[in-house]
Amino acid sequence: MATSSASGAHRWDADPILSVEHLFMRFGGLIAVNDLSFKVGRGDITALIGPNGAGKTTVFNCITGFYKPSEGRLVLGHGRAPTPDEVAEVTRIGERSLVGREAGVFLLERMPDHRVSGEAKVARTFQNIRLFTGMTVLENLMVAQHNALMAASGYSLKGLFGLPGWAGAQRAAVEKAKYWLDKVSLMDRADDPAGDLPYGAQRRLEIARAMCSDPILLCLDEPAAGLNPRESLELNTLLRSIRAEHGTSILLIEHDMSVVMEISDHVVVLDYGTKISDGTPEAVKSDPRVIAAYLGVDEDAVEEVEAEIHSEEATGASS
Ligand SMILES: Nc1ncnc2c1ncn2[C@@H]1O[C@H](COP(=O)(O)OP(=O)(O)OP(=O)(O)O)[C@@H](O)[C@H]1O
Repeated sequence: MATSSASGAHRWDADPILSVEHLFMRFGGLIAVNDLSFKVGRGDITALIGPNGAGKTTVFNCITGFYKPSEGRLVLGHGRAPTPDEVAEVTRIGERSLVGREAGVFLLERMPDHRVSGEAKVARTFQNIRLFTGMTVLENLMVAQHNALMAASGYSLKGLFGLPGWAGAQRAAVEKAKYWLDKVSLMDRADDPAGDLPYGAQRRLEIARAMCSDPILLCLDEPAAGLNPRESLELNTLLRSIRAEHGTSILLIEHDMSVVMEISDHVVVLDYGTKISDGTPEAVKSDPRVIAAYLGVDEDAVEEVEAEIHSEEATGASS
């Protein structure tokens, strides 16, 4: 999928669904995220990568409301990217969000996790799978739609009496669950306990569960962890189809470079809580800072490689 607009700008700059602005997260004396800014393009697959302990999961926890950032702003835009004036207005009036007919602005750093998922429509999966293992596969997908069903019940006893609005909502929830079971090839396991599924299937079920809440931004924490090469390829296909068929923007943390390089439009690289690279997969792959961070090379070596690249570029340009 093309990631540049006609003007040549990257989509993540031209139409960000999420802007991370000067994010800091401190745990006592430890700075896990250090003045981090980046954008997630609407409709893009964006990868957040970096060595172990770089701060990736902490960033996810801030975006999804599990942590309240020490400092910084997390602006999510429904419909289109919010203008600076709109963001300033929500900030000024001290609200979490401002939703109009065409667009909505959400300041995620002000929102607890249930509002980030329910109102801002950001869903996530976890590094360590968190399914309800004793419930069936189908039940896991029904629980994910609890909010919609509660709303249809009018938060009353309508459900118990089988009144039409609630019955219709329940039918729709079952249909949606079946749709996602089919998408992740788990229809034949619908009535099995989720804990009985093989590991790769549990990962797919987690993604299906997240999609049942109709997110506009899907955050996946190491979706390919523990998958074999065939399952990794299937994951790539699934994520591409989620983006193509549902327009869902995807932000993923991933160590599996075959997944990152194959499906990402945009890659952001963290090291020690700081952004060291940000660009297309091709640009990031050849960035000496990224190579150094992954290989554990020191700053001097990075500068040497950078100097070498620049001199090669200069020679190429003059010849
Ligand atoms: N709740 C917490 N309390 C204290 N320190 C924390 C907490 N959460 C994370 N950290 C620390 O913050 C740093 C970043 O951790 P984080 O889990 O975000 O890294 P990561 O890039 O996701 O690593 P990995 O790839 O290994 O999952 C680490 O030094 C970690 O020990």
